[in-house]
Amino acid sequence: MRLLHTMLRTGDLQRAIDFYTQVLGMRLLRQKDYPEGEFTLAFLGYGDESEHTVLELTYNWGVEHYDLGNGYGHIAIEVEDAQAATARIRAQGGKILREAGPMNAGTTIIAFVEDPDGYPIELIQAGQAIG
Ligand SMILES: C[C@@H](O)C(=O)SC[C@H](NC(=O)CC[C@H](N)C(=O)O)C(=O)NCC(=O)O
Ligand code: NI
Repeated sequence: MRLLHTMLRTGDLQRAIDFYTQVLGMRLLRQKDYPEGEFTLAFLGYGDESEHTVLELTYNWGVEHYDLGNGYGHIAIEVEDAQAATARIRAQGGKILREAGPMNAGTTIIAFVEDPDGYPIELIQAGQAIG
């Protein structure tokens, strides 16, 4: 078995696709409309689904907002330099939730940004022992 994808519901599919491709550097792998269900799925990631765990965006036609609740935590993305990544994302108009620095009660350098639907995304600096 392997982890295939994480699914997030979005209120604006193109806005979300633009964020994950233009700001976070993912590639749009495939997209499909399901007229009978009145929804569209888009899969994005850093490599083909045959070898990479990817993000599935679900757009329910006409649904613009979701209550994210208090159970969602984050999706984590590896970056070379968390400080540089947050500076670039901010320059592109992205919202930084938490500046780069050691994690709570630990040493791993992390940062948090917010996607257009309000989902927190964690940036973890590469080359560190997680701790
Ligand atoms: C392709 C595979 O990765 C899927 O996740 S399709 C699962 C399917 N999704 C939907 O129906 C999306 C629209 C739906 N209104 C939603 O917001 O989830 C599905 O079966 N979803 C769960 C379900 O029980 O319907
Ligand atoms: Ni799915």
